[in-house]
Amino acid sequence: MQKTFKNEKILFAEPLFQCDGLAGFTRSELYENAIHRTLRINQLKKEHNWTQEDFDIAIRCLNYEVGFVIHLSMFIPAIERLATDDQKAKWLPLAESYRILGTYAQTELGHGTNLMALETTATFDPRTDEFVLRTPQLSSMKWWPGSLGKTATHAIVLAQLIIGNKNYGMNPFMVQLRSLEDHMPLPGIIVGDIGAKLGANSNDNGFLILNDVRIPRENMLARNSKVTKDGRYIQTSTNKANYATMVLVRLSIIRWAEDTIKNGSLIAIRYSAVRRQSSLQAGGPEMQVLDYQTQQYKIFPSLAASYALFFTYEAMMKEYEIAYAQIMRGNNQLLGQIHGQLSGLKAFASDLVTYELEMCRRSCGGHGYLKASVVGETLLHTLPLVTVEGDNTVMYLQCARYLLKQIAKALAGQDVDEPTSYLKKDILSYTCPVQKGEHCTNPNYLLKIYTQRAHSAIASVARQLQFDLESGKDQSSAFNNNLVSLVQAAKAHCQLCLMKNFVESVSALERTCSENLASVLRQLCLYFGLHGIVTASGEFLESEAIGLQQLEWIKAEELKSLAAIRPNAVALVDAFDLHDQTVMSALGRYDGNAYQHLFEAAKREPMNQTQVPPAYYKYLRDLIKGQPLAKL
Ligand SMILES: CCCCCCCC/C=C\CCCCCCC/C=C/C(=O)SCCNC(=O)CCNC(=O)[C@H](O)C(C)(C)COP(=O)(O)OP(=O)(O)OC[C@H]1O[C@@H](n2cnc3c(N)ncnc32)[C@H](O)[C@@H]1OP(=O)(O)O
Ligand SMILES: Cc1cc2nc3c(=O)[nH]c(=O)nc-3n(C[C@H](O)[C@H](O)[C@H](O)COP(=O)(O)OP(=O)(O)OC[C@H]3O[C@@H](n4cnc5c(N)ncnc54)[C@H](O)[C@@H]3O)c2cc1C
Repeated sequence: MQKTFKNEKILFAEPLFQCDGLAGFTRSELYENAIHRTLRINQLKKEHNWTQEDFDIAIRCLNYEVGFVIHLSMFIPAIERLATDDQKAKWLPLAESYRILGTYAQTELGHGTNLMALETTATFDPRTDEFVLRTPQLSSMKWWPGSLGKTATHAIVLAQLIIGNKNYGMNPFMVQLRSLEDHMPLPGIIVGDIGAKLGANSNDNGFLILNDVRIPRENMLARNSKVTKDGRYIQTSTNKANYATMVLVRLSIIRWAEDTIKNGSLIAIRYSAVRRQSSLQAGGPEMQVLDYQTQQYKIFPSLAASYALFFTYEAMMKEYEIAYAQIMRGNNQLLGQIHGQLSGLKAFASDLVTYELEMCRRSCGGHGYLKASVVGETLLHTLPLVTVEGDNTVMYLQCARYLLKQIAKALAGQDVDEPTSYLKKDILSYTCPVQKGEHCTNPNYLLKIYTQRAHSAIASVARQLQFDLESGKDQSSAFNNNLVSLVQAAKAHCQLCLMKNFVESVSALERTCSENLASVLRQLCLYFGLHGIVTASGEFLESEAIGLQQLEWIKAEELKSLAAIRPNAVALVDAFDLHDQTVMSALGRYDGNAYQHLFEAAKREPMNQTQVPPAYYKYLRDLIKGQPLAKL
């Protein structure tokens, strides 16, 4: 799955990267540890001539529990995408050498989704050839940007550009926040950390108030638009291009989701293989809980999702690279496609893994509630993915907006993008491919069912919107009246994408891998398809892609698939080739000694470093001895 990290031994030989000790760290300790880790990985990269890919894999091996995540995953990419060549020549070397530390400051206390309503302003002052940056009111302050709280010396601030009395919309501005001499905030800058979060507390997400902060005109990142010395606004590309960084991060989030669900399914499956509990025959030996059909039903979806997301990330990375290369040459033809695809898939991937991670946690029984199992921590660390880079509902709606455009083109007989080529088909020409039970064992037949369901969902909401408009509703009311169906259509398209990528990737692999491996992957792909239909059976029935007879066959085949996957389940998670220090879980160690590792973790618990707790002397001793308690 993930390229085996040949440098794993080097990385995990150092205590800094051994994860057992993180439990009990304070926020400041987590924060410092994260910075220390990234800088040490940088040193290892130089010492061992690692590539950038090695660096990225090292970060992933540490589950992104490192510092400078926004600097590396947003600040630098934003300079690469939004700056002119001269600006890149100035800022990139400083950023890449950590001489400046950056953040991407877009979200405000009052607005995160609605970028058009961002309140921060950058007003051009022709007298001094500067922009004056201001967060005019409480709700305007930047709020959430990673590394903003205590680390960033610079921010790419997204602000409404004002020239004279005209607003030219959101544009990017490079703003220095702190002195490079003593790290103190510069005049007009009020900055700090927004406080503890549910997880990811090594990251100093911060707030930023800008009180008439002046920056030179050349600090507006001007690849897509610029302001001349005499105050003229010149747009050289669509202002959507200023959204480019978010598209890249949405792609990265699909891989982040893949990484976390691999951890979760590995822990759940390895633990379920060693955990014995109860027996089916009275007096018989206790069973591996992995042999219970219900346990398989709970955790095999996360196993299948791990592979499905791996194949989808690989496919979308190729799609993104093609689109990005064109966009950077000024050809925005694929911008709408890549935005629509990645908006929806980021939402679908993060929804899928947060749901399946909780199922993995539940499948570990009581021990799933211990931090030492790590599944719960992984879930807390993953939860933000349904919000960052665009709240999932909003992202599905962006995807749906793209799909509506595509189906309109299809119905008008115009060309459509490759990912939506199925919309060219006559919706009435579909016939159910599953005419007998064994057809349910063919992923290609299932793919046709997914295709019809997605096409039907998109066509149905498009018709309803048209009906609402023709019956006199205005555009926004008609839209709001159909948001739930629009989200449903986007999800249907995304689930089709995952299934299509899974089927196509396995058939490509079949040409080169052993038949044994091919049959295991085919089985997992089949299960992924069957399970997806069963969990959304209402939508599949509604689309008439299947009837009740087909659903009955599919449900039966899904349960058969569980038994077929069982013999290979542990091997399929071992194939992730994840180091114990990456998984970090006492329940998911390669050696299977879950109880020993749980007990070792308990012994490391700070409270166990003394036998008698301080509370004994304060409260318990007198209580136990029947002495009257002093006034508390
Ligand atoms: C140390 C480790 C690092 C090492 C690297 C390791 C690899 C990194 C791994 C993982 C990194 C992941 C890091 C995760 C951390 C993330 C931290 C969080 C960051 C953030 O959250 S940044 C802020 C994100 N905010 C948003 O996403 C805002 C969401 N809102 C919007 O995008 C927009 O408001 C909107 C799309 C909802 C609405 O846009 P708008 O107001 O313009 O109105 P519309 O009419 O809908 O759209 C107009 C037009 O624009 C097109 N459009 C919109 N968005 C885009 C886009 N992004 N790209 C292209 N085009 C876009 C839209 O389709 C419309 O076009 P048409 O008019 O239809 O043609
Ligand atoms: C851990 C973390 C790290 C972050 N890091 C950064 C960062 O580095 N830089 C940065 O700029 N931002 C960052 N953010 C902010 C993040 O981008 C926003 O939180 C996100 O875009 C969602 O916007 P919001 O918080 O305003 O939610 P809202 O948009 O207010 O969402 C609230 C509810 O309203 C609904 N809603 C909103 N608009 C619509 C609509 N048009 N149609 C239907 N429903 C709607 C949403 O679905 C949601 O249910 C971070 C956030 C988190 C949690």
